[in-house]
Amino acid sequence: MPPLWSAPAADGPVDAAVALPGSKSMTNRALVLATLADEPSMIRRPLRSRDTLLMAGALRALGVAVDDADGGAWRVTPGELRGPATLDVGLAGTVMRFVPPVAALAAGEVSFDGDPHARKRPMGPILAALRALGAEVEGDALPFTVRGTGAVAGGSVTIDASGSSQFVSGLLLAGPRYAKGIEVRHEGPPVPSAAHLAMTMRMLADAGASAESGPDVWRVQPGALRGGEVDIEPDLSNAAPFLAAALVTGGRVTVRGWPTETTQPGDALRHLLADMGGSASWDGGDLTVRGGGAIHGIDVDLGDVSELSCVIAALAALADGPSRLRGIAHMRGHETDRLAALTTEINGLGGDVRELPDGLEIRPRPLRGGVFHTYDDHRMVMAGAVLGLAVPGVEVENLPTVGKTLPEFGELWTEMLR
Ligand SMILES: O=C(O)C1=C[C@@H](OP(=O)(O)O)[C@@H](O)[C@H](O)C1
Ligand SMILES: C=C(OP(=O)(O)O)C(=O)O
Repeated sequence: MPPLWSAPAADGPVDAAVALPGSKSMTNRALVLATLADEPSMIRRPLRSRDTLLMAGALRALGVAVDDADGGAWRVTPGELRGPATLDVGLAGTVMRFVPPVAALAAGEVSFDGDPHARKRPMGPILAALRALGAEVEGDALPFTVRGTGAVAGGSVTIDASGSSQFVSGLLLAGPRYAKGIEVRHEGPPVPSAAHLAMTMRMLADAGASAESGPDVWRVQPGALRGGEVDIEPDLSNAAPFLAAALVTGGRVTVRGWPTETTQPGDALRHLLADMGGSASWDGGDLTVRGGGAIHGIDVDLGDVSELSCVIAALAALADGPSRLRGIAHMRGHETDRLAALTTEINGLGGDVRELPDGLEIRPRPLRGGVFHTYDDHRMVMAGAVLGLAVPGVEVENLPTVGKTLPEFGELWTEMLR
């Protein structure tokens, strides 16, 4: 295990500008769509992190060329999809949920496995859906095997996607290549992550697919996908800890290249951080958040933007009043059980966090230093770093695990505080 990382305490208001690498969710969707396209693609400014390298590796193993191009771009040249292949999904939800529907289109056997905790992440609904759509799949969780015949009938399928929106996104992304296309209907408690579902629909449409949705139903017609140029936006969920630093220190942080219009959940930071006492201004290119001196508690449903919850929970623990973070029961199936992890680790520093059936209740208390365990979860590292700004002596476990989506986090954080 790497040594503990002493999260730096801020010695005054931060005043910094940060340029963040590309979005994990956009990069991995772009790689999948490029794999299924009729012509080569150039993916500009992709994220290169553990999750996206695992995605590129899995697609290469199925017969696709993903090559480095000028300026850090990825050139994707689709090829005949084929097994046999043995794929490592790591702990990446996007790889474990987006690749099996592609593997079902390959001729040959494709086996999937990942990190120990990946075996605990929910997979049942998407694997059952693939079976219902005509694919042969053995197993209901990692490790599992998809035995492709080179084609999938497709059609209509009903699933409970309350455990992860990625069940829906994974099926939709491969849908254009299924003989009958795909219709996914959801039945059950609400599907989380509306923002990521919108991203799936938008990127499918941008690639030339005919895709439409209604309440709890999504449809993609069969048809060709085009390749070409795809620009990846900066990862706005990874902006969360940096912008949060403005609130914690009463300072000012700018994130470069904030998109005009985006489907990324991180865009919600503008109003979330304003509701917590900051102010956000966008100059048409960069987003700046200023801290107002105090952090306010918040009562909010984060179900549509749950990637932000770990950092929002850290801020809430430093606020001037209590918070309730709701609508995030599905985070128990993320990289770790995040509701349990946040409760244990913030309380371990002297905090008062209580798990609710669908979220967290956080009552701020004076915190003290100590070890902040991170459970192989990049967003727990980010939460620990935010707490450490205000609480001297926070020792964050396993900093490199942040490389799941932001390998340069440590350097960017140090740079921000310089
Ligand atoms: O489709 C995506 O790119 C993602 C969807 C969300 O998954 P859940 O709906 O499982 O939360 C999100 O939390 C994850 O980080 C990325
Ligand atoms: C839940 C997350 O990741 P994954 O794509 O592995 O589900 C996340 O990044 O917060």
